[in-house]
Amino acid sequence: MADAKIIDGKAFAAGLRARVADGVAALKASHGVTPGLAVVLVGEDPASQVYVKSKERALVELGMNSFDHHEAADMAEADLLALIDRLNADPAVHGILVQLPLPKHIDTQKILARIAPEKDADGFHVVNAGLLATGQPGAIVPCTPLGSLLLIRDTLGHDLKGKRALVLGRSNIVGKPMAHLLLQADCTVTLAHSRTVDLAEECRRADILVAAVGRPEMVRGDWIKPGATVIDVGINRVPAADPAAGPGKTRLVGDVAFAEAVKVAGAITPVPGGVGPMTIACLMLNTLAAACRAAGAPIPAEAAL
Ligand SMILES: Nc1nc2c(c(=O)[nH]1)N[C@@H](CN(C=O)c1ccc(C(=O)N[C@@H](CCC(=O)O)C(=O)O)cc1)CN2
Repeated sequence: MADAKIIDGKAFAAGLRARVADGVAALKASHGVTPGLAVVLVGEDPASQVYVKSKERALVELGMNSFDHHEAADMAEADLLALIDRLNADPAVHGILVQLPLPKHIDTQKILARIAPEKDADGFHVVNAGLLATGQPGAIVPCTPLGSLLLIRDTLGHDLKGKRALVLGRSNIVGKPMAHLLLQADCTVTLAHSRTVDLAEECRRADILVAAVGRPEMVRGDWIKPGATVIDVGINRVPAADPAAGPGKTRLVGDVAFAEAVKVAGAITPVPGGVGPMTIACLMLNTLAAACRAAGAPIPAEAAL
C-alpha cells in the first residue's frame, strides 16, 4: 500500500490567509471598516508569547488592526474583567482573544464568559458553544476545530454524509466542538477519550480520525483503518530522538505515531505543519467574520457553517 497523502496545513493556511486579506480589503472598500482584534496576554509563558506574536503579525499582514494588551502575570482577575468590559464597549474592536492558559489565580471560565459573544473570536463563549451544539446559524466556531474541518473537506470534499468519524479527546476547545461540526456534516460521530474502553478498536472503525488527546504518539499505526483520513491536533514537545541532537534538545510530535500511521492512512496531517497553522488562519477568518457581522456585510463562506 502506498504511503498516505500528507495534508499540507501550512499551504492551505497560506491560501486562507490570502482570502482573508482579500475580504478585509473588500470590507474596507464597501463599508469603510477595518477589522480589529484585541489580543490579551497575561504573563510570560514562552509558548504563549510566541503564539501571540504570530497572531499580532498575521493581523497586520492581512490589513487588520491589532490592539495588543500584554499584562503582568500577577494582574488581578478584577482588572482583567475590567479590561474586557472596555474592549466589549470599543467599536473599533471586533474580536477579543484571551491567550490560554491564564495564570492559575484567574478563573478562565469567568473571563471567557465576560467577552461579548459577538466579539468572541475564539468561539469559546458558552453562547457560541451552545449555538454550535444545537446546530443554529451564527456560531463563532473555535479555530482549531474549524481549521481541522476545512482540511477534512479539502481532502474528502464537502459531502461527508455517512462517514464514521471518531474524535479522540473531549476538551471544550477542540474535542467537543469538533464532534459537533462533524455531526452537523452528517457524519456518524463517536466522541472517545482516555477512559474509552477498547479505544484502538473504536479508532479502527473510523473513516475520519481526529486525535486531540494531548498524549504524544498515543494513536498507533494499527489503530487506523486503512485509507482513513487522520487529523492530528496534538502538539507535544518531547526529548529529541537522536542523541546527536545534544542534551535538552526537543522535537514536536503529535498524538499520532506518524511514521506508523502514514503507512496505513489515506491522508494524514503532519506535526508540525498540519493543523497548527490553521489555528491562526482561522482566528483571522473569525475576526473578519465578526467585523462583517458588525458592519452588516455578508460573512465569508468558510466561516459560515
Ligand atoms: N485563546 C487561545 N489560546 C490557545 C489556543 C487558541 O486557539 N486560543 N490554542 C493553543 C495555542 N495556539 C494558539 O493560540 C497555537 C498552537 C500551535 C500553533 C502552530 O502553528 N503550531 C505549529 C508548530 C509551532 C512550534 O513549532 O512550536 C504547527 O503545528 O505547525 C499555532 C497556534 C493554546 N492556547
